[in-house]
Amino acid sequence: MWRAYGSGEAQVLALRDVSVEFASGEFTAIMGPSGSGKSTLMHCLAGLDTTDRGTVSIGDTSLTGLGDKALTRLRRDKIGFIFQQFNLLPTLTALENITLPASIAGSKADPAWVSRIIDTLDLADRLDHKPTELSGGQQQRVACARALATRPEVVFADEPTGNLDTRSGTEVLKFLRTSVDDFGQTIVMVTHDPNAAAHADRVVFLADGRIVDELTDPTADAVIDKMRGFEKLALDMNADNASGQFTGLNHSGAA
Ligand SMILES: Nc1ncnc2c1ncn2[C@@H]1O[C@H](COP(=O)(O)OP(=O)(O)OP(=O)(O)O)[C@@H](O)[C@H]1O
Repeated sequence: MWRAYGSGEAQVLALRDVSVEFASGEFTAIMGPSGSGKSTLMHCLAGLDTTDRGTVSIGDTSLTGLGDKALTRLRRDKIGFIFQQFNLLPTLTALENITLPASIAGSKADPAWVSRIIDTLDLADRLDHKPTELSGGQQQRVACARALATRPEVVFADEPTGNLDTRSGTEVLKFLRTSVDDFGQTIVMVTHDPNAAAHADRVVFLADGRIVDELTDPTADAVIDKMRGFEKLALDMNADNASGQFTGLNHSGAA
């Protein structure tokens, strides 16, 4: 798939010929230097943004060419989201936040399933609390429960531990791991954190809008090694671009 922002000289190619699959029941992390296209890729995969060229499918369902209404329905029925900022509704209790997507969809979340998730996340004694009465870690656990409550085909997590201390972050990552191992959930997570990526089954690395590498069964050290290589590559490319521009200026100056 391809995705560009802007046009002419200011055009940024955020995704260049990216082709990637995420296996069902697997936990994949997407990593890459800042500006490498991680958020763009996730937004295109989740139907929050559209590609310029190429197709996106979830299972047998193609997202490409769907109108806004159909995309909204598809996101509601097939996708769970976990955001860095939790994005809970402040006026609702934890339990109402968890069951909201199902009630918007006009169905009731399966009570046995919801209570199993709530128990796994150790939220049973927090269900009547509003988000402001919960710690950051508790709020993100509520957001995890909300994402899983409708049994989505895939959960997209955008920096889910970015706002949490190490301990709360680890709890969230362990839950994501459990949801893959015990519930067969499919998860795609964007992260900057090699320790977070090490909880995944697979890490896909983006640099400059392209998929440049991947690791299976990653360790944090192996992820750090790969990232160092891409950051050095990005620095070298910037240095090349800068010297190219300089030459260009000299030319126009001479003309
Ligand atoms: N709405 C937009 N308009 C113009 N350019 C954009 C827009 N969104 C992203 N870009 C550009 O596209 C490229 C990829 O951005 P993207 O946010 O996907 O990267 P990222 O890897 O998620 O970065 P970060 O780790 O800093 O969040 C960047 O060069 C960015 O400046």
